[in-house]
Amino acid sequence: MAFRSTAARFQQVITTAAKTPAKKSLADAKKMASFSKKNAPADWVQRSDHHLITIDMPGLSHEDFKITTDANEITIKTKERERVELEDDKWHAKERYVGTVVRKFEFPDGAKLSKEDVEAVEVTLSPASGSNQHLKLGFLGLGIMGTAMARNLVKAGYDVTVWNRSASKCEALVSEGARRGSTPKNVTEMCDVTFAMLADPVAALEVALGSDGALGGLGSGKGYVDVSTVDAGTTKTVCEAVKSSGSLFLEAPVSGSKKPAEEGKLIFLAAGDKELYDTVVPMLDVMGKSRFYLGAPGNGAAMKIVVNMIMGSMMASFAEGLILGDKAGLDPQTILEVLSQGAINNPMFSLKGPTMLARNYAPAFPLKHQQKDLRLALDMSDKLLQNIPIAAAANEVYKVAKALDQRKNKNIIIQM
Ligand SMILES: NC(=O)C1=CN([C@@H]2O[C@H](COP(=O)(O)OP(=O)(O)OC[C@H]3O[C@@H](n4cnc5c(N)ncnc54)[C@H](OP(=O)(O)O)[C@@H]3O)[C@@H](O)[C@H]2O)C=CC1
Ligand SMILES: O=CC(=O)O
Repeated sequence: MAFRSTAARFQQVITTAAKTPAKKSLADAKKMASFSKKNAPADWVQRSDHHLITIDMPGLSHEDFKITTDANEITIKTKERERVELEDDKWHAKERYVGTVVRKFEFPDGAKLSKEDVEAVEVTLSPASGSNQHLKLGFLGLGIMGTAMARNLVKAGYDVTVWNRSASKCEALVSEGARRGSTPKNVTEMCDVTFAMLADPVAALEVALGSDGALGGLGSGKGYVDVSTVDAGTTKTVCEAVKSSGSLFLEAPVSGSKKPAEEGKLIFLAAGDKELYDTVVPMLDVMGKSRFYLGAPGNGAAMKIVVNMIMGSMMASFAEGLILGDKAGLDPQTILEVLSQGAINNPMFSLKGPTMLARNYAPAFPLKHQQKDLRLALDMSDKLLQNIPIAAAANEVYKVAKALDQRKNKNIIIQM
């Protein structure tokens, strides 16, 4: 643990080497070092239980970096970028750097790192240009999803202020570097862009428009991004109010559950102000693996509801099949195996199947939210005069399961 105890005294020694871009050879090691330093500036801070190194590298993701540590130093090396050059191409500019960048940081005073220290070193990449790292971010709603998403923003080096109705849920994030806001209004007052990840339409409306709500702190030059799963009507109501304050509005519900949220692999279904979408793309990319811009407000909600309607029906059918198979004396494990090899194999069955068989009901996607999404789908289908009989039947199953859950009856086969 010698390294931890020398926190205040450590000196950063940078020795760098950069492979030159085609046809532009850098003369000597000094120039190479300054190239790497200039193009991949880094901050390194030692916190109570981990080291955080934040590096600016435009256009690169974690997969583009190789990070190695030994007892004395950490080395961060990029892969070469690829420039595709076809035979008939006529090039007018070749400014992008395509070689590798290497940054080495020597640990202080020759301190030896223990295995735990090495594992605690964390490297965050923050593309310098276009990361909008200067923006102060707010995050309202620290449930299963919000906590994981806000954490990824903090880890990526953003200045994040969090708020949650049950204040105790802020503590972990505050200890990891987030600021705490006292009310949604207080958060939007302090922040340039505020994200909201709330349970349902009632919560989304209350937090945005209620007393001490987000609206009170919004104004020209700010943005409000609602990533909760709500109906198009709720989105449009929040959108109108936000825009009347002079702020920009984006809805961006997500597909993907607790694990994708933790791993920064969500899928964003965004719609609303394109300017705000462009501003928050780097943050969406920190929290997600892909994103869709769907145009007018309401389209994100509609897309999310369609996706979750299908998911709800699939899960109900999956559970029904397992119960029927069990009654018929089939081995449930074998049912999962047969499913996994056929045309209806999918990540959700593979992930949920084993936990269902183990009667492990710890929620990643709470049942009440899946039922809410089916309810929203039925409401949408009413408005559009479209029959959705399968989803309607599935909704009845979830209603029963939800009632059982509320009575603390754990014998519920449907769980997400
Ligand atoms: N979990 C999942 O797999 C996914 C969920 N979603 C959607 O994301 C949203 C959040 O989901 P998740 O994080 O799982 O849900 P949780 O139930 O874990 O969290 C809900 C959040 O909403 C807050 N909240 C609820 N009611 C109110 C209210 N009236 N006023 C203020 N805050 C309120 C809760 O605060 P408090 O802590 O005080 O209760 C909590 O922060 C939902 O719309 C859900 O459908 C989307 C994709 C995946
Ligand atoms: O909304 C839930 C999900 O898994 O996506």
